[in-house]
Amino acid sequence: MLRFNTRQAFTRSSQFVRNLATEATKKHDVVIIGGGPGGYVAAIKAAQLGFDTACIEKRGALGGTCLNVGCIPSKALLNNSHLYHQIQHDTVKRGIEVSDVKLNVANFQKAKDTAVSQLTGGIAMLFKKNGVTYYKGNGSFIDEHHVKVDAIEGGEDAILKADNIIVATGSEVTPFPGITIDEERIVSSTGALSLKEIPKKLTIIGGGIIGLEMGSVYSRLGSEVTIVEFQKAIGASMDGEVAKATQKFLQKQGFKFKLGTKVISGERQGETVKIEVENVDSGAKETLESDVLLVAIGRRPYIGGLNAEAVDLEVDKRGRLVIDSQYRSKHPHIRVIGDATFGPMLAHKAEEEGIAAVEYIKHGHGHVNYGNIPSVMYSHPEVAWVGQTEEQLKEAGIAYKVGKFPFIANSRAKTNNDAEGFVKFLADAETQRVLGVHIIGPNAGEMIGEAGLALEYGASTEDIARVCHAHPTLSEAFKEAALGTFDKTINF
Ligand SMILES: Cc1cc2nc3c(=O)[nH]c(=O)nc-3n(C[C@H](O)[C@H](O)[C@H](O)COP(=O)(O)OP(=O)(O)OC[C@H]3O[C@@H](n4cnc5c(N)ncnc54)[C@H](O)[C@@H]3O)c2cc1C
Ligand SMILES: NC(=O)c1ccc[n+]([C@@H]2O[C@H](COP(=O)([O-])OP(=O)(O)OC[C@H]3O[C@@H](n4cnc5c(N)ncnc54)[C@H](O)[C@@H]3O)[C@@H](O)[C@H]2O)c1
Repeated sequence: MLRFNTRQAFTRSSQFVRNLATEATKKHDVVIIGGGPGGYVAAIKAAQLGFDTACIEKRGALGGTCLNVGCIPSKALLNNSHLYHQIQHDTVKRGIEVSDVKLNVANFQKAKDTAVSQLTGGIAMLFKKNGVTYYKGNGSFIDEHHVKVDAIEGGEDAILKADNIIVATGSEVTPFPGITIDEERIVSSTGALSLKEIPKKLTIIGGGIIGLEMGSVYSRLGSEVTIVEFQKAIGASMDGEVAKATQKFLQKQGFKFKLGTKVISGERQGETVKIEVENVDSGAKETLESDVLLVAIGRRPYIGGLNAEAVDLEVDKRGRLVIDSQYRSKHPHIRVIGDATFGPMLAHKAEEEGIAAVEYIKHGHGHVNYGNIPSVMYSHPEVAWVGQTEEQLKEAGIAYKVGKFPFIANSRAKTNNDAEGFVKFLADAETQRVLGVHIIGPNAGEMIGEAGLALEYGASTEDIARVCHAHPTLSEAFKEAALGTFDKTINF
């Protein structure tokens, strides 16, 4: 826990008086620190609910990690690398012959940058439309009701007085002890999004979502990708069967996996990186050589520059700001949302919390169903899941039934010549209530929305199987998998 001592208190309060003498204090009902998916959505909602709202962002662009160096640029690279790979390897059998296919890395990156700037610019417009005041600078606590803005280019220093404060400062890359990231040869996800050349060999520490998505991008562009993962399975929180199937299709695409392997060191030597690894069971050591090493072992909450000590905000062992079920810190008017606090580090989770936190302020109640937060890995095929895994159900001692349907038996997937994967339902053995849905398949990320609705409304698998799904669509596989939990499937 961070503590605030009396000497610091005196220094800060005298500095505050000096600041007040030079800068007019601006009053707002709600001040939000951080303009990522959590912060910007909270700001728009607060303004829509009639609050005088301000949002402070120090990056120089709105949208946070997600829009600037996360979800959006990675998905632009994933989409366009898939297209490139498809043109090279998948069009001939469809009767489309394309010759002289070339990758222009600079323009490939430019397409990604255009997507990012259009979307971040869009948020600035939404702020204007909804009347949110945007402060460009670092926001730090002076005391429980005052926040200082230290301007960046294009902004102005300010002191803000707020009735309510929402901290949405996000997360940062978890460093690997002893490995120095230079964002050139040894990169974090941020550097991996902007490589100027396609590495011949790319080694990735961490077989989680970032490792597998960025590995997919570069594997399609010609890199030899090796994943070094400490655990014996990839995919972090995926259902075990799905993780294994994911590993298989990635292997087919050329990925190499070193599971149950720990990294001992990683060092740049000129234009190569030497990585020493050790098998966790056998202790056998090996040195890998790579053009680029990506460190992707997770992210940790970020509160640098916030001066959280000034208001004595509690931080847990994993660096997360401690809150109650209404997102309140120990000071009820200071709330925390998104990556900076508990829960999965996902943009849509941060957004939901942004809305709920503001609704708590306005109405005294809000709602996020933490049992119904979807995850999507944007590989090809995509992997998407929501609700509980088989491992979680077994651990909880809940009796369940499995219904599965492969895309190879789905007419649309076959027609599209894109039929890898399956839909898997887990349903309560007695009531057929949907407990979890796990999909590997084309557009799984879109299809998982239907599973979310089913979970939210407490649907049974029979409810789903009795809904008429259009033909020919991939969603028929979803319906059939639901049917498979309590009856025979029709098409397989
Ligand atoms: C490569 C990558 C790909 C990802 N892909 C996905 C995906 O496909 N789907 C998904 O759901 N999630 C994805 N994520 C995770 C997602 O980006 C985060 O979960 C999400 O951005 C969290 O939102 P947030 O608002 O809590 O924080 P952030 O987006 O991190 O935003 C916090 C903002 O606060 C600002 N800030 C911090 N401190 C201060 C301060 N003191 N003053 C002013 N401003 C401050 C920061 O500059 C930052 O812009 C990805 C992440 C990465 C790294
Ligand atoms: N599509 C998406 O929704 C998406 C995409 C990218 C990132 N994200 C989010 O960003 C966050 C960070 O992603 P990430 O992939 O870095 O984290 P992650 O938690 O998904 O995966 C990290 C992986 O690294 C492994 N690992 C940890 N320490 C290791 C070590 N010393 N040696 C070898 N392996 C080690 C872990 O076992 C785990 O498999 C996640 O919370 C994720 O949800 C989401």
